[in-house]
Amino acid sequence: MSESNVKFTRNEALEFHSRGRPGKIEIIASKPMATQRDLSLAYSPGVAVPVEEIAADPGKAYELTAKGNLVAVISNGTAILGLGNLGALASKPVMEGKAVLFKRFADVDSIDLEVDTEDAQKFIDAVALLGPSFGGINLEDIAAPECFIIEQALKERMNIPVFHDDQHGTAIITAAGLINACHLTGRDFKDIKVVVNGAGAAAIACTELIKAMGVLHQHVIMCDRSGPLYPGRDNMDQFKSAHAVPTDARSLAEALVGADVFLGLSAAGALKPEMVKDMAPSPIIFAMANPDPEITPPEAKAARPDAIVATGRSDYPNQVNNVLGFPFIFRGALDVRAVRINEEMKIAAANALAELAREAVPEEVAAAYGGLSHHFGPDYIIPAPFDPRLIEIIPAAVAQAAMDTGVAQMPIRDMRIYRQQLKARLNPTASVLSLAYEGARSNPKRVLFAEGEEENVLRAAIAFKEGGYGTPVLVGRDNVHRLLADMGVDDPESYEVLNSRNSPLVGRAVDYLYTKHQRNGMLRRAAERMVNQDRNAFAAAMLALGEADAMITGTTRPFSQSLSQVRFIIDEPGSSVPFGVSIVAARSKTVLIADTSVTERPTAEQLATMAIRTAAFARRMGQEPRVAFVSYTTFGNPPGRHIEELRDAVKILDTLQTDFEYEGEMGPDVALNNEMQRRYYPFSRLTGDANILIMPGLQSANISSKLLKAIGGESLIGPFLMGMALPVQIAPMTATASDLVTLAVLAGGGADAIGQA
Ligand SMILES: NC(=O)C1=CN([C@@H]2O[C@H](COP(=O)(O)OP(=O)(O)OC[C@H]3O[C@@H](n4cnc5c(N)ncnc54)[C@H](OP(=O)(O)O)[C@@H]3O)[C@@H](O)[C@H]2O)C=CC1
Ligand SMILES: CC(=O)C(=O)O
Ligand SMILES: [Mg+2]
Repeated sequence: MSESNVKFTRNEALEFHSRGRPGKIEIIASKPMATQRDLSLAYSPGVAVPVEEIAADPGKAYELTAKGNLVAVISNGTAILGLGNLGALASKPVMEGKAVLFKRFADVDSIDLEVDTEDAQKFIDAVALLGPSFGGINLEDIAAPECFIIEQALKERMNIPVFHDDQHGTAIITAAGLINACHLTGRDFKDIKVVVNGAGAAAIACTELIKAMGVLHQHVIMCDRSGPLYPGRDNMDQFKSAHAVPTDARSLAEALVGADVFLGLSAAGALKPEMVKDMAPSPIIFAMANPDPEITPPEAKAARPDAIVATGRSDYPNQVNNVLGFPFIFRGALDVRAVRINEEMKIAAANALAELAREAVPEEVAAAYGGLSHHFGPDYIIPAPFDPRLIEIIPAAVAQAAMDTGVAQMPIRDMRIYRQQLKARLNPTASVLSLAYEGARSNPKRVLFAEGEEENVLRAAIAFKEGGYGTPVLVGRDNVHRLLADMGVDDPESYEVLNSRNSPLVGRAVDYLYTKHQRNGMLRRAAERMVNQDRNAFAAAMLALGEADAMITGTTRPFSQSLSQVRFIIDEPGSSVPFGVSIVAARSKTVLIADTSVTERPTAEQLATMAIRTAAFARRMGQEPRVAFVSYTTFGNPPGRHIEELRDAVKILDTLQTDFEYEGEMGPDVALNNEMQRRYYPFSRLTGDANILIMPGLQSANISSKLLKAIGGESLIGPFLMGMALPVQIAPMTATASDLVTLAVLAGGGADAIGQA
């Protein structure tokens, strides 16, 4: 891997893929399978009914099976990224990766299929016969020229969209980036001189699309390993010859003299700085080979500071990568049941992407990517993959183009409603975490890991540092560097360790603590002992003294104990009482629950404050907050105790100018079901299902969130603390290293990104 701001070792990549269930994909049932009746319906005899229906009317497969939302990612491994022909089996990690990106970005269900043949005809037959299973076919990493033959044959034989991602996905994103790079440099497609390096699947498709969009055939010189393609050259197949143009250039270097644009779809390191120097003013350089580009942005910029540079990677500005395309293009195509993905749909996607980059970036995305530019300009010519607007904009543009060109079998009636439905498909939890992680990377902070001798904590600190999320400061004894070395860290000394026995900062920590508590009966000796012996105290004092930006602890003692130790050090008179928020991400909805960790029985004022802060957080996550104060009673029925605080909290909010909906008290069944509210409680002010549940007490909040995780299998994030006097997160004692990294991210730079600080 080349030098960039996301670092990981080979071992980490292997560990990521092997931990838990090997690989990146699993299949879960979308229907209950609990009772005999469920089985009778799902399988024999009930399953016979849909079988007969589909036999009589094949279109019913879209209503009665997963077909309509299922895309196969299919490869034979002949061009795995830029790694070459490594075979079908070796391509599986990439194909699993594409399948999960389909799900993550566009809620398309996807399965990888690796077909073990380089014989185009066998491959075609194998895939064509699988047509009934899927709503679409995404061909991936199949080398040219076979990929052209395979795609064409499958398009003819299958009645579902067949899309070779490396060709058309790449072409769409490249075209979008090029539109914007030309816009910025005052160029017109019809005038630009382009050199394309690579003459394979991606290169030929990109060239064809930009020519269809106005770039002149004679202005494009395409090169393969043997240099420029020109009429009469040896060693050209029909696909290459179609792009041969008369030229005197006999090398990539010669072709690039005076060129406006370099499109690299070839191999790592193919473009040399001296070649870039000969390009036209403000050259446009898209070095898109993966995983390592034809030239790195620092090298390109060093040679030509006036260049606009893009790569296929996420760790440099301007990621021109088909991940921005295939999930959203298939989403749109599947939603209108398009019979194919045509040129108009591709051009609509390219234009929509280009336009999106020119619009103001939403606050949450800008904050998350704070270190990278997010104003339309040379370092931001294309949206970032985590931009939550993509799911709304790109599929809608694709679906509209499909309808306009008559390939949509099931047109969308109301585009406005469709766009809302698209937005709701994104898992807000995944979004908020990606934003927090991106935010930490672009705004890395110094985070104290108070329990720096624990293996789990060290693993988390290593991942935190290697991930570029900030600088871990480990609180521990002299053995910390040795422990790091034992864990295989090459440069343990590069980790900062604070030892409360010999750190020069101890004196300041003692002064701080003694000054703070001397009038509350604390002796200097007691302050010294506390700083020396209690890591939470020492770390929290370091935080209070500004030696770090944030702190994480919690794995070695009970939550309440860690919390009171930290608060003893950092709270000031009048500091608010913090509270814990847990995010429960279910398949159909995501709900925030508070207070899951601090106050056993919050007052009405505390409940109202929790509602306000959690609502602001939800909004930052992209959700319109709807708060329900939850109880075992709904509007007084049945009558009982402990509802006064909830009612008073509602009254407090009534007196404030809040900008979110709230209501209570009500049971969770009513809170999460607006239909029921409208039917039985028409006076309720919530206009949709609640997504924030403020609970009457710690016990109900904590128990219900854990129950959901343990029995319901929902994913539970947190609890994380809001409202601490300084940025501190306290992990549960059961936290894994990866939980700790998330909490460290949420304590540090990630907190700003998601408005949780
Ligand atoms: N950023 C993105 O979204 C995407 C990037 N890519 C990248 O594009 C590259 C090509 O992929 P793909 O088209 O699928 O693969 P193919 O196997 O179909 O094509 C590879 C092409 O690259 C050419 N090539 C390889 N090395 C060099 C070199 N040093 N100089 C000039 N040409 C060279 C080959 O030349 P020859 O014909 O002479 O063998 C061939 O024409 C890969 O690095 C891949 O990662 C691909 C898809 C998407
Ligand atoms: C991104 C991609 O599909 C490739 O490099 O092959
Ligand atoms: Mg690919």
